[in-house]
Amino acid sequence: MQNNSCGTSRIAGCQFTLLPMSDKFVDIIMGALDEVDTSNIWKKTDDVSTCVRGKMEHVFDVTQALFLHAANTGEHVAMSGTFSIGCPGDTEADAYMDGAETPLNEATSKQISQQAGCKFSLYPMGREDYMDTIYEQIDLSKHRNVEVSASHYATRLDGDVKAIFEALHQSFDSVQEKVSHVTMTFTISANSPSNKT
Ligand SMILES: Cc1ncc(C[n+]2csc(CCO)c2C)c(N)n1
Repeated sequence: MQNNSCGTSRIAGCQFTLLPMSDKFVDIIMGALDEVDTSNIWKKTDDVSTCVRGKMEHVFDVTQALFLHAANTGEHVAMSGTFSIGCPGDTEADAYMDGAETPLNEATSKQISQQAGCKFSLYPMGREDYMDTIYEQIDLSKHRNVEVSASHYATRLDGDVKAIFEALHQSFDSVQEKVSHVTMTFTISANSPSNKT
């Protein structure tokens, strides 16, 4: 079996798209990508999405900060993406696996208070007992300062953006401790003019 470990931590990543429902979408996307400190992760942006790769805590810190910056414009903004860890072959960004654990955007993100709704789905790969792992995480997310509700093919989390990302991070982290290859999809939306139903 291939060894996907780099030192003590494994490379994680997230491929995501920011979707500002605004004619200022270019400024909102590029402004967020400019303002957020991405110096401790590998990053590539194209016409469809942005991919960040590196230590798990930095991947979550940067993804959360980008959404917060975009939503802080007051516009209706959504973000959709996939987190992944243990993907066979994902060993390229070794340079980004060294260095400090402290997330670089924590202080700035702390200053932004923003409510949002999110739907997420966990995919523990290659495991017959995958449903047990998923149900365990749904139960745990009920203790994480977010409102949790069932949704088809996903679990819905409502609350402060930082509490939502913390719940996503904790779910993903505890599954990857037991399962080598894990992916997690999510869509988060803030400032929507629609009512939650
Ligand atoms: C996070 C993120 N990265 C890339 C895109 C793709 N994209 C769509 S419009 C635009 C700005 C002008 O080119 C870019 C980069 C996205 N939506 N969100």
